[in-house]
Amino acid sequence: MGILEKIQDIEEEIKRTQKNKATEYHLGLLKGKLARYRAQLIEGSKTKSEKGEGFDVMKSGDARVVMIGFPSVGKSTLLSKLTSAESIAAAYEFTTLTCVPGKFTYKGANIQLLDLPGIIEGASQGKGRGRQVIAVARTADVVLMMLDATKSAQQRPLLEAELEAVGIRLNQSFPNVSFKIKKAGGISFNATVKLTKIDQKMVQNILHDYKIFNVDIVIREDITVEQFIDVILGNRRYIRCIYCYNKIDQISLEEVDRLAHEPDTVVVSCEDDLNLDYLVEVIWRKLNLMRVYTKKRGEYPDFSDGLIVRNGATIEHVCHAIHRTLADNFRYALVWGTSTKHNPQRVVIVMSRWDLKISSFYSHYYDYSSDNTAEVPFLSFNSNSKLDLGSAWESYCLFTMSYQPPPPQYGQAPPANNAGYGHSGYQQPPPGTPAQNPAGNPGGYGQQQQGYAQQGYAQQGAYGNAPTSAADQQLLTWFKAVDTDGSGQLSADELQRALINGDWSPFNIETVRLMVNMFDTDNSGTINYNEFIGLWKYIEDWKRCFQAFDVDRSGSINESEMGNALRSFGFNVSPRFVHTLIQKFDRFATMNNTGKGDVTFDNFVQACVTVKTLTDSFKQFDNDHDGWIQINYEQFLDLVVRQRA
Ligand SMILES: Nc1nc2c(ncn2[C@@H]2O[C@H](COP(=O)(O)OP(=O)(O)OP(=O)(O)O)[C@@H](O)[C@H]2O)c(=O)[nH]1
Ligand SMILES: [Mg+2]
Repeated sequence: MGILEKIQDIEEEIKRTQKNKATEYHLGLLKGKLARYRAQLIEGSKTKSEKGEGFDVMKSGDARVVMIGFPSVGKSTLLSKLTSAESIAAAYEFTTLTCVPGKFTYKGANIQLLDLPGIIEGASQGKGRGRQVIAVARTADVVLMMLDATKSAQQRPLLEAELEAVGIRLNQSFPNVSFKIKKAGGISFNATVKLTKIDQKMVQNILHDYKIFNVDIVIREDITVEQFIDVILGNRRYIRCIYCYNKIDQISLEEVDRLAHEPDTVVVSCEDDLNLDYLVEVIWRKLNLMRVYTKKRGEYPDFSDGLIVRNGATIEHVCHAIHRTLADNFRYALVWGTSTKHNPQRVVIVMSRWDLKISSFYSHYYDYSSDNTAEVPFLSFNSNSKLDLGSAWESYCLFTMSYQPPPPQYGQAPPANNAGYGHSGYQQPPPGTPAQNPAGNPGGYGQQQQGYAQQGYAQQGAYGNAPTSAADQQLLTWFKAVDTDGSGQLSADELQRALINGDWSPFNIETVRLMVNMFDTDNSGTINYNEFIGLWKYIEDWKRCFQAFDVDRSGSINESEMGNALRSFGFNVSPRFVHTLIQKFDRFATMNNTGKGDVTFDNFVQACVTVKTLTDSFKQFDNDHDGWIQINYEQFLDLVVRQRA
């Protein structure tokens, strides 16, 4: 007896057998046998070279979508509409006899669309060219099930059954069951949930039939017999499916409305070009792809050129998407904005030390020979970590305070000494606030900073105007990227997610709030675009300032650099105070005593702003400028409490 007959026999027996408590074990066994024969049938087709000409189409692009449907539903018509490929469409059945590939691009992803011959009932058992068609369907990332809206509703369950029969599971996920075959020890069975559809005895029966005697099983989901058999066979394909009803130009509006409300369903008319844009969008969503942007240290990512990877891809996949040798030499990646609690998950990876490889791949060259900072940073991922990205496919990184060679004007060390407090010293504060610096009041902290300090942060002209220059345009793009909820206002949290220190740690939230408070001129608690222009300039100024004082280019400010900075701002403070200040603002020192005695960019800003505002308060009492004041208890409290952001 051939396999086909065996299958038929079992199917008939299942149909004949009444479903009740007494027969359920027998039915379970029959289903197990059926699955095994069907598996043999599919595997057999490979050896018997039944593939047929024209079915071996190279996988190309970022993802593959396969159209499956009965004859004359409009598959070839759709292929011609969405891609530049030509597949003959005609009013008779079985127009298409081979596999015709087409390609379209959407959101930067190249998507391959395959047109196949129509399949008929019994395709899974080899009728028509069914088996070859279905073999191609197994390679799909998404199955586009084409249905004729004018035909009976039976088409869909029939097609589903054909695909089911060859181990394709549509819109399902792998059952939550762990199944480990071992050499000895018998069957160990555990279930973490109440099982209502199978029990231990049934599982054992089926396992014996499959001649599996030693296995560890943990079931974490209330599965059916069929799902359990899927686990044993392990060769099921779990593919997402879109049900696409074509020819809606031929049916009533009510009918269109009803179909359109079914899950995973899109209604279209290829002939009248109805709803095809939406179909493409749904395909993109179902493919669950995402774009990842790479960036070089100290540079902004290029948002026009992303890598397309699957959601859930690992860093290794990303490496492969860049260059096949990259993964071998790979050390770590820096990933922006994953695992943050709020946030649509947004990602940028930075290959840090291995940029060299990426750069040469992109035929740029950057000399990293002097860069020794390849320690494992804050956000590091080993090659197995999942990029758990939720549903987002765009990403950003607004600002990194990473090390770039300082601009030439900062090449020389800051002034060794300066007039101390009480003399001319404190008229030269660090970058000022908008209130203090409305119209170019010179607020610089030494000769080096003249340029920007004189401009202030008010930028009256730019406020409210549409961005004109390329730089303004870029700023607006960033603003929108950071404004994750699209409110037109940045909250401190949103801003924090876009700001990264030189050691790749996120900005501390206090510094971010401090800046938001400074620039929130309308007291809304958030930053609108006009306020953002000022804030951005302020950050850039601090960045330049930071780089000027980071003489050893370590990406952080150590004690002696901090002393130099404060002195050149005109704060004549002792090394002892600088030591205390560094201790207070070195986040590692306070966290778990692992501080190296230096501060990152955000903490540097916070430390300097704190010293400056305290000095300003002190000045109000120090009328004779001798560096001494006399204040009472409450004045002291008042002075300190006012510092809080
Ligand atoms: N009314 C209407 N007819 C359509 C539509 N789309 C396709 N057709 C017609 O349906 C017929 C079959 O179209 P094909 O694209 O050849 O169908 P197919 O699914 O590729 O058919 P096979 O290759 O035989 O499997 C053609 O006569 C098309 O003009 C539509 O949206 N509305
Ligand atoms: Mg066709």
